[in-house]
Amino acid sequence: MTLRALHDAARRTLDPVHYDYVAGGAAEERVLSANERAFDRCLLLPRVLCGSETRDTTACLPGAQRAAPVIVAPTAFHRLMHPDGEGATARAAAAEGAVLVTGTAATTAVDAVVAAAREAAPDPAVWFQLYLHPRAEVTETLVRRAERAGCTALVVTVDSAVFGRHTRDLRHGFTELPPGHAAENMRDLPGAPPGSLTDIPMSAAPTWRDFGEIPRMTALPVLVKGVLHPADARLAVEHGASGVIVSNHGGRQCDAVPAALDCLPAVAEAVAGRIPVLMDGGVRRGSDIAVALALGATAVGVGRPVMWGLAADGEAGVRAVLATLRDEYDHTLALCGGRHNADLTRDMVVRGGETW
Ligand SMILES: Cc1cc2nc3c(=O)[nH]c(=O)nc-3n(C[C@H](O)[C@H](O)[C@H](O)COP(=O)(O)O)c2cc1C
Ligand SMILES: CC(C)CC(=O)C(=O)O
Repeated sequence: MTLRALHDAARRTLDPVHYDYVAGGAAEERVLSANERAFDRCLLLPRVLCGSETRDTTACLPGAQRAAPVIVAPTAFHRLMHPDGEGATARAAAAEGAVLVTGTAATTAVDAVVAAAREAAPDPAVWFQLYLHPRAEVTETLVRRAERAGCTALVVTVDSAVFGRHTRDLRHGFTELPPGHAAENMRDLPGAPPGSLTDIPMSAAPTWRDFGEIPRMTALPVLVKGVLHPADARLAVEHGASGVIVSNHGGRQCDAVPAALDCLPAVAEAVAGRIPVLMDGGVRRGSDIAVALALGATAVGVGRPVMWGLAADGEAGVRAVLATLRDEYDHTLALCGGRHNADLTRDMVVRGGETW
């Protein structure tokens, strides 16, 4: 099934309130649509007579040496999509060799997520996403939990000092998870009730100093997610980040920022190869992956497409999404005369209408 067919199937299957929770963005959803439009505007200028019969599309990422170039971005509450929840996503990602970023707002505890991934592959890469908690000792408890579970990296999301205003959720009055669902990693921690949608506790005034504590407290690599400004990318390197994820949270936080793709080149330039740069937001086809890699990303994340695959067909649906994207990307790389991801370079991306 194509990604579009999986999306349509998910829309038919899901409670419309849950569909809108995933599909929606903040405010007027300007950024939500800008993320996809930014890819639509980008075209590839292939090189010819330089390809190879076989290609290596693996990416070297923190805690995942030979990973698929597409990773599963952290998204909350997978059990809203399918009763198998994060377990199904984890098995699918591991089977496809893709990093899964599970997170604080998962409806399955992190140790069970890693155990599920290990059912599908001997050495899966599961990263754990967290927010800086108002109480540093709670942040540390989550870090230790992820370490014990066997996660291979941490992702600290820094674009959420306040919770985004999701127009569709506000319209539906969707504030509580259905009975039986909870943010399992928060269950025995102080703070919000784990069944509340918007009350995953996050520090309202986190600083780079607070971020810098995390790489100091753990041997795991720590990536920072939600960077758009190149100056912040430099600060991330200075404060011990092992990777930067260029992201506007899928258009769910500030509705006046640029498309994530449009922020990527300046961030990649600022980081200058010192640590990997990833991006997410609006990736919907293999050629989008090629564009992002050409503009400086080591890998891309996908959020909503994975949720649609999960809703449409559980583990098999997520596998279909990841396999389709990887196969389309490999095909595009071949058509662009590339053998490795690094063969895609910035001069090979042009904006529609600007080449003649
Ligand atoms: C339903 C949903 C839940 C999300 N939950 C989280 C989260 O808990 N933590 C986080 O850092 N990002 C979260 N995100 C943002 C994603 O990690 C990612 O940045 C975004 O979905 C990428 O855009 P895409 O959906 O266009 O691929 C969420 C996104 C969606 C759609
Ligand atoms: C529970 C939230 C923290 C999940 C989130 O980041 C989102 O819905 O965008």
